[in-house]
Amino acid sequence: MPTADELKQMAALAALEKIEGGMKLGLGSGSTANHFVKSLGARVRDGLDIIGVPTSERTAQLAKAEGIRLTTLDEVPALDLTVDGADELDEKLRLIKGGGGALLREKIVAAASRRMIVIADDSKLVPHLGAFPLPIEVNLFGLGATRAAIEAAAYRFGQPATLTRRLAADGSPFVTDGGHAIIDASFGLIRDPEGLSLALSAIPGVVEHGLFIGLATSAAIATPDGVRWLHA
Ligand SMILES: O=C[C@H](O)[C@H](O)[C@H](O)COP(=O)(O)O
Repeated sequence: MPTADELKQMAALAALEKIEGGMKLGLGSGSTANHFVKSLGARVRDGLDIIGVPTSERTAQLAKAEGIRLTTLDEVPALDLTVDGADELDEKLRLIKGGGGALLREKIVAAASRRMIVIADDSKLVPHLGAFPLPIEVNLFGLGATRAAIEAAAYRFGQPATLTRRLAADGSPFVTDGGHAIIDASFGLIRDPEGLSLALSAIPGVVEHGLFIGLATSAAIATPDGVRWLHA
């Protein structure tokens, strides 16, 4: 029986097969995306010519160490493909992301990409999103008011939520690469991800949230029996 980490590696290798020379790639964040970046680095050292835009400072560091040429969306505003992990996904390729706090850059990079492949072990594929608390990136200015507005919006939406400000491993408040806070919102199973996405995006102070809808074009889901592909 493969371990969860071996499954992540399998998904990463399946996505790697889709990479062609000359591609402009979005490089995701998290443990599954790290497998992809490391395997991509090995291909680059063998001569594959690609360029990448990292979705976090940690991925930038890893990609540099792997010898992957990096650029920015200012220099290259349109990408061919982003490969990234997810905290949850459903069969319609709606995602929850941001468990590692990288959701803002991940969403900007995915939106700038023609295609997005999600790589995940099969524990991430769920019938309904929401068992994983939804990360919401919030500006530090007015944090208390924004938090209250999220609570009120969730209540109006018919999905009251328990909100928790994310802490770093040392117990201090977690701060994203963009200098913002993360509020993790437990809604229970999310009945209408599209509606909730719009309601959260309308709140001043919410910088971005972890519902990724209409962005993923396919997913490589690693199971003990092999990789299963889903397509939008
Ligand atoms: O902010 C983090 C990202 O959205 C990750 O892609 C997501 O949390 C999945 O991470 P992992 O592959 O480590 O489960």
